[in-house]
This record gives sequence, structure tokens and C-alpha cells, in this order.
Amino acid sequence: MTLSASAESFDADVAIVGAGPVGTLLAILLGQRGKRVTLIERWSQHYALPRAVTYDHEIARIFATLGIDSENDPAISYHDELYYWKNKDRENLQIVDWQSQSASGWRVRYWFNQPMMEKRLLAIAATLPNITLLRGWQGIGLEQDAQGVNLSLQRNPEEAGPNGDSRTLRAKFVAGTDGANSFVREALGIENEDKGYFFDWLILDMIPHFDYVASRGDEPAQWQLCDPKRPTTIVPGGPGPVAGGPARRRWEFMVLPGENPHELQKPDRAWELLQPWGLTPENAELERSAVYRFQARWAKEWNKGRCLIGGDAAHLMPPFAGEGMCAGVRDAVAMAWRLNGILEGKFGLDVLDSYTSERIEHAKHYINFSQELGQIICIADEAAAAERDAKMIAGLAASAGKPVPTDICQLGKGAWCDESAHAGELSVQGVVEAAGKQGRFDQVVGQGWVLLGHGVDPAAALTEAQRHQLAALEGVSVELSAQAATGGAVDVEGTIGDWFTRIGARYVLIRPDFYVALTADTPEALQTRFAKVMRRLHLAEQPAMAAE
Ligand SMILES: O=C(O)CCc1cccc(O)c1
Repeated sequence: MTLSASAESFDADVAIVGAGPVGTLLAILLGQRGKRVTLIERWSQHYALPRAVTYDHEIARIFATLGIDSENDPAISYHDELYYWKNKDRENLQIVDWQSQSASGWRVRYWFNQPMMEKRLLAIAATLPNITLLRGWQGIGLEQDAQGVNLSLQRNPEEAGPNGDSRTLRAKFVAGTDGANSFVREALGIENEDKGYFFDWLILDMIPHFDYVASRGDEPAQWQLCDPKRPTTIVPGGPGPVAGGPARRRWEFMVLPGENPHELQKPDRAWELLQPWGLTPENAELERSAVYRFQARWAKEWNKGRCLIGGDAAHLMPPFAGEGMCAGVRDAVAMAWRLNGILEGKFGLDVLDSYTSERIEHAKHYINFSQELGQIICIADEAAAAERDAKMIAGLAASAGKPVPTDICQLGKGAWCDESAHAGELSVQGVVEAAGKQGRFDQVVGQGWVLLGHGVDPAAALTEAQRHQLAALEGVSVELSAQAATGGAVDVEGTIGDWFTRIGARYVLIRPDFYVALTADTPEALQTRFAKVMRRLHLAEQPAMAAE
């Protein structure tokens, strides 16, 4: 007898393999909407050492929805400064704008301590009774059918030995956020596309016992030293272990041709490399020394049946754009709203295809960009470096030393209307006033499906059936006005209104991941494009629609 999905019993709606920041965030976003989640982590103890150290404005906007305020959080810091790329003589080659306020309503860039951030996320997950955290278990088998997935687990043999317990979970969906050597990706038989980019770098995470940046005069806080003798990255590492005390710092040194990476990561060699930077065992703690192989690759598919992959399981990029973990956080949000929608009966399973098609192109953009940045710094040859310097110094002079803005990247084709200008891009956030509250739009009005009208009531421009569809998505429609109005929101600083004017739109539909699903300037265009987006969501038919 075949059981229907509703009659069958499942251990979880979603089993997530890998409880790093991506898996934990996904668990929270599902758990907050009442889904039963089993979050599986290989290691029984939380890993207490730094790894990623930076994220961008989009991630700050996402974290804000969890109540994590990147401007005021003990795990997070920022530097009101540009990001410099310099040659061996300390001349500027390139300047990147990591200083501005972004269109997302947050600073362009933040720095953080990953263990502290993970603990924050795990603490939020622990408040949700429908999330079960299984520590010390790893995936060993995965089989899916039309209704669900059987996930076989075993106690991590590195902790429990070869004869540890095993068990099988049945879940409606499985997400693999289990890192570069992902079991889930392997079990699904998904191949990687590799750009053949490999450079070994020594990463040193430091806790100076003093304010390092202040001690270095006008040396930047975040920069790349493109010295062919030893290409070096010098960046913040987020707040230090003592609140209000000295901050962490990170150095990354390229392993030179002919050098032995294992020798280089020994503490004595690490301290030798740090000596010119004024750090000694007397004035600083070496928190972590590890050689990483920087790579540029992505998995060819990110969803298969009822399984998905995200984070490092789906993509790896060199760190020079500071976008590695950002891509994983975007994956978590993109998986979450789709899985929540499917599990709530709103979307068909096919909406998962747009997870792959949208996210893969977006991640590839950052993989390519990070690799291009890597090609600037990973030069150990003096002549090649001199040629690069001449070219880049001339380029910078030609642009009058203008900092390069951090780029806007569009999603790959998917659950948005590609016929409307600026759809598939991140929406702009500004300060609004509504229902007696003033603050960032997301915190005052909320997040989810949001239909905005600039000086018009957007709901009035939809058909009756479309209003039902928006309601089925639990979407809201908001009229934005320049001055106090009843019901809508006041665009206090004019930020959102300016954006509407810039993109020539009167209506914008924003998705739960803050990407623009459509823009339109007339009710007719809005209706046509809204219908397209609903089709691309594989929206389940609503009773009122059927009646029409
Ligand atoms: O947080 C990370 O993963 C990367 C740290 C970083 C930031 C900026 C430049 C760089 O080379 C590394």
C-alpha cells in the first residue's frame, strides 16, 4: 500500500545536514514558521575557532530579521573605511568602497567572530521547540521517493569509533549544508564545475593585546598588500574576546611556489611572518593557524527531487571579495521561503528548480569576481607584478582614484519577472514611519511578500483574484507616501521614493528574500507581471481563484 504524504508519518519536515551558520539559519527560518526540523551536526562540540570574518549589507538585512542588529552586537564590528589594494611600495592599485551605507539600509560591510555568531544563531534555534539538534551524527545514506527522503545517520566515527550507533530519519525534505566535502551532494551524485583555480594561503587569526589599527598610524584597517615577495591580506577579525577590549585581526599569507604549507602553519613560522607587522607572542595571541586551499567551483545542480544543497556544499570561492559566507546565507534564505511555501501547500515542488537557476548564477558572479581579484594578488613573479602595478596605477589615475562601488548582482532566471526592469535585483530599504513607529522598513512594516505602490494604493491595481493570491502568500500591500497618510507608510528620508523614480516604477513586488519580483509603471503591466510571477512560483490554486 502506498501512503499519501499526509497520512504518512515523518520524523521531520526538513532534515538539515550541517549546523554551521547556513544550516542553522535555515533551521531557524523554517522553525519560526512552525516546521519540524532536525538539524544534524557531525561534531558533538561547537567549533570555537574563527573561520569567516566578514559579511555584507544584504546579510546584515537578513540577520536583522532575527533581531541581530549588526550596528550593536558584541559579535559584530565595522570600520568606517575603504578597502585598499596596494603594491609593494604601498601605492594604491585599487580602492573598493567598503565604507558607504548601502541601498539595503545597512553599512556595505561588517566584520564578525564566527563562533560568537554561531552561538547567537544556535541560541535562537534553541528557543524554537520544533527544532531538534542532533550533534555527533553524520549522514551515510540517502534515498528519496515521491513523498520523502530516508536519511541514514551514523555516530561520527572520528568521535565514536567505527562501531557507533546508526539510525534512519524520514523527512519530507533534506538540505545539505554540510560543507565543501558534502555528503548530501555526493549522495545525490551532483558534480562540481571547477574553474581550476588553486592557491594555498596561510590564515592566521590573531588577538592582539592592544588596539592594532590605532597603533599603525595611517595604515588601512582592511587591505591587500600585493607584494610578489609575499602577497598578504590584512583585515579585521571581528570583536575580541573581551567586550570593549582589543579587536581580533586576521593575516593571510600566500604560500609561495616551492614552500611547504605544513611547515608554514607551524606557530614558529607564523610568528616569523607576523614579526614585520609588529606582532609577537608577548603582545598577541595566535588563535588559529591553518593553510587553506582557495578554490573556485560550484555544484552543477543545487536541487534534486526533495533534496537541496547550499553553502560550501554548493560553491567555493576565493575570499578576496569577502563573499563566501554571504553566498551561503543567501542560499539559506532562498531555500527557506521555498520550503516553507511548499510545506504550507502554497507552492508546487517545481519552485525548487528556481532555487538552482537563481542562486547558481548569482554565486557564479561572485566566484568569477573573487577569482579576478585573486588574479591581482596571487602574483609571486616580480616582472608580472610590475606590469600589473603599472596597468592598475594608470587605471586608478584615469578614474581619479574613485573607489569602486560594490556591485549589484542580479539573480539567475527564476521566480521573478525578467521582463521588468530591475527585477531580480535586491530591493532598496529606507526609513519609514507607519502605525506610529519609525525605523527601517523591514522592522516597521515587516518582511515577506510586499507589494509597494509609490503614491498609489497598489492593491487597487491588482485584480480581485490577484489580491487573493497575495493574501495566500501572506503578502501585504503598502502605499508609500512622502507625507503622513492613513494606512500606508511615510518614506521618511525619501530613499524608497528616489529608488522608484530611478527605476521608473510605480509598483514593486518584493519577495521574502528582499529581491524584486517585478516592477511596473501601470496597473495593466502590474497585473500581467504579477500573473507571471505567480506562475513561476507554481502557486497552488486558491479557492477564490477557482470560483472566479
Ligand atoms: O570572511 C571571509 O571569508 C574572508 C575574509 C577576507 C576578507 C577580505 C579579503 C580577504 O582576502 C579575506
